[in-house]
Amino acid sequence: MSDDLKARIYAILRAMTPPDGKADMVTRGLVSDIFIADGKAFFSLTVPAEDAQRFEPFCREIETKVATLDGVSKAMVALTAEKVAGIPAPRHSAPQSSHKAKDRPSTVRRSGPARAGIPGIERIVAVASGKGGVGKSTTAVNFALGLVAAGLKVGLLDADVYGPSIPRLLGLRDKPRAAGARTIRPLEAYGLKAMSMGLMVDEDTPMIWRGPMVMSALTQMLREVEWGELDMLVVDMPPGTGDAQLTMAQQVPLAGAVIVSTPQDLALIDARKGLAMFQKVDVPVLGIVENMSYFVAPDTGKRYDIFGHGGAKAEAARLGVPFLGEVPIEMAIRESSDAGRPVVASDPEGPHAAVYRAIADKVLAGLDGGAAASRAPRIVFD
Ligand SMILES: Nc1ncnc2c1ncn2[C@@H]1O[C@H](COP(=O)(O)OP(=O)(O)OP(=O)(O)O)[C@@H](O)[C@H]1O
Repeated sequence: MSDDLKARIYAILRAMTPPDGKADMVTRGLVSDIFIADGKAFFSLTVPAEDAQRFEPFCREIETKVATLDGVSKAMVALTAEKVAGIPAPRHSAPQSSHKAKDRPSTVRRSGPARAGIPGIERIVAVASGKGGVGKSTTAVNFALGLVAAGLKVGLLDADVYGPSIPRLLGLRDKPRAAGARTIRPLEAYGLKAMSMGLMVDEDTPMIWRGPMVMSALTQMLREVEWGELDMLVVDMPPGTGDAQLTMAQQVPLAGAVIVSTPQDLALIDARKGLAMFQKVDVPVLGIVENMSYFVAPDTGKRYDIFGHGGAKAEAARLGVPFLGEVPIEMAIRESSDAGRPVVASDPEGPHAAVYRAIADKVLAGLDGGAAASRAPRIVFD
């Protein structure tokens, strides 16, 4: 059934002349896999970056035509820009003075066109891990809330289609609602705007189908969610370093990536792979967070390094990337997450919130200082 539908969609695309007057998009191999779920068809078209605007009306025309097919209630076509090897995506680079959470001026949101390629969004930062279960989503949520505490306007995009957990972590139960004809309003919690691919994917969608839709749905989420003006969009990436992650790292205009690891050796090996992946696609690694780093006994306050803590710090030093901080393994972190009340929001004055805020501040400092430092020698007056 869906194969037949896909064939009919390809036929429509074959019959349409693209705005550059060249051969049709299917023949040129510029159409992604077509994903059909719940009567909605998603796919993306790859076009040269400089032609993207010209192709927008063409995409809308395709959507209208595809939506007339029996069995399709809606079509969503995303444009992805073809990157020329050796030319990195535009990167945010404005140097700023050092950050201090409390005295951050409200003018921190810089005006002017977004340099990260999504109108209104200043920077996109990925939170990634080499393997699952290391606390990536917990870190992403609390890091994003740390940025909110620093006075930034922040969005959180859950790109983990295999195990979306942001709705649970933020206690979000509603489905997002349409804003305009083609846009969706993000959900909001604790001052964060949030959107999850999990909210868009039918729960019955077989896992095997989810991979191909990642790219087109992700582009859609970036462009068709009404994020408004954001200083930063945090993307909770799917765990791992496979093709899906690589493609995402390549296609989303990332200002940088934060890698989450646990102290165990195995996780560190995986973290190293994550690091290599971002370096391969020329995305700066903003640093490593060591999660579940140590345990503090509630009765005695004594610290135990149950997993042989410190591995991530040493590894970060060896690899020459910043070490962003260590988060203890802590019941309060687990329980507050599982109850949809992340610790930075539910206990803002507590010690764990302070750890996440410090991580957020380090990332901001790295983004602002790092890009400047790589461009020109810095002259420091003491
Ligand atoms: N520092 C911590 N202390 C205690 N529990 C934690 C901590 N960090 C994460 N957890 C718990 O570990 C579990 C896994 O965390 P989380 O879902 O954030 O991991 P993940 O890496 O995103 O996993 P997945 O790969 O499944 O998406 C959750 O139950 C979470 O509450």
